[in-house]
Amino acid sequence: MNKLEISKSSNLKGNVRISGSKNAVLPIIAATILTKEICSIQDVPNLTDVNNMQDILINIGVKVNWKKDDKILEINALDIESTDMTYEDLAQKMRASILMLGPMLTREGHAKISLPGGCVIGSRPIDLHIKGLTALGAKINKKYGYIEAYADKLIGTKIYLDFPSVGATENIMMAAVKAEGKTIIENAAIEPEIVDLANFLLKMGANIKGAGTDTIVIRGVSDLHGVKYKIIPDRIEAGTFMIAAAITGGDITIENIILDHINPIIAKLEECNVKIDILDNKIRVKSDGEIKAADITTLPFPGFPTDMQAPFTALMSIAEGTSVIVETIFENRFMHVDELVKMGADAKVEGRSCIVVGVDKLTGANVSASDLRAGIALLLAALCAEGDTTINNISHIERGYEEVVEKFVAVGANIKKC
Ligand SMILES: CC(=O)N[C@H]1[C@@H](OP(=O)(O)OP(=O)(O)OC[C@H]2O[C@@H](n3ccc(=O)[nH]c3=O)[C@H](O)[C@@H]2O)O[C@H](CO)[C@@H](O)[C@@H]1O
Ligand SMILES: C=C(OP(=O)(O)O)C(=O)O
Repeated sequence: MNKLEISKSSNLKGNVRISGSKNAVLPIIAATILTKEICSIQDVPNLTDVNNMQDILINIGVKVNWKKDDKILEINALDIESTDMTYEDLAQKMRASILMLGPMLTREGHAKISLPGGCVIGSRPIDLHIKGLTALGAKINKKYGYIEAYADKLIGTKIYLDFPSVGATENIMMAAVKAEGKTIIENAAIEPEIVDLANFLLKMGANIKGAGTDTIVIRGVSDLHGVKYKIIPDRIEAGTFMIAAAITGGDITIENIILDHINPIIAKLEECNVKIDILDNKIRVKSDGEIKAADITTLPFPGFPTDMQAPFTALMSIAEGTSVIVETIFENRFMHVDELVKMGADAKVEGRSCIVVGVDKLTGANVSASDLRAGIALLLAALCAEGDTTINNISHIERGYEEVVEKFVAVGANIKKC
């Protein structure tokens, strides 16, 4: 059961509720080990990445109770039995495993973790994580495919990030919350998931100012306590359903969104002739199927998100005109393009750019998901392609989309897992 079969599905219609954000929940799960008290996280999406993160916690002796029907994850990190997180299979499956490093170092003064995997979209070094934690006083060795970090004591300092890395900002924040004195992160990432992590830590009793700006100031506190916290909605899943409406000439109302988080996607889709009505905490996305080509350049927030680049490329493949897609965040994030070409797209990658000449129609083919967003881009393309498409390796998609088949079926897609 690692394939999807999809046949042409015009005019998707109906309502879809967006799940809690994958990229927000993963660092927050890591942060729960900063307290010995129980944390209850709400609106937790049922994803393989969350499952893998749960397994990491269970392996180190943390008690986890995931009430999937209620979307609640209760974590009790009263006891940590091991600081060794070198299970290659888990770390290889997801990038976010590296986010255990900062909190484990804070909690136990030692952490050993396999080098992280995740989507194959570039080399994805972790030098900025290491630089930040080292500046706080950790001694870090990288060998035999794992990282080992020690710190008798973490001491606040000023850390300038050469690039506003989301993961490095999160790891440093989680290491600084109980460090002695003041930590300043300059050129910090400002993504909504950073703000969500900061809000979670603030509720636990941390002292953090400036999250959501490029300078975050953290004053170490001696103790953090258990909290109940609700995860923000997944802005990338929301963007995906916006494109589903656009690419099928459909009319989908997308519920549970935070408008500020999806503004860059709204602005771009409006440029492409997609009609968007903004309601309270929902939007209605309509298209008559006449999509105009537009260029995008992926950038850190509030620029166009790199995680929406592949889905947007799928949309551009049936747009009227030519679009230039520039990927500035990850150097190898065009693996979906060859697969879209198999489906009849006219697209060519040149370095960090992809030139897409819109075609009248795509045709179904046997294709393969190389990573999470490449996979969902193929799903979107398959919805508007003539005939039938089979997508292989859909475990990538399941890392980041909750109940993907059920949600698409609910708005009228002809899609099944097999
Ligand atoms: C689990 C999670 O939240 N994943 C998201 C997170 O990934 P992730 O946190 O891995 O992304 P980063 O923001 O760290 O990476 C951005 C860029 O910085 C580079 N870099 C990063 C760290 C480092 O130490 N050195 C370095 O050079 C990366 O190779 C990449 O080119 O943000 C990305 C950018 O919005 C998203 O695409 C991912 O969906
Ligand atoms: C790249 C992504 O995930 P990860 O960082 O977990 O590989 C993504 O969500 O698109």
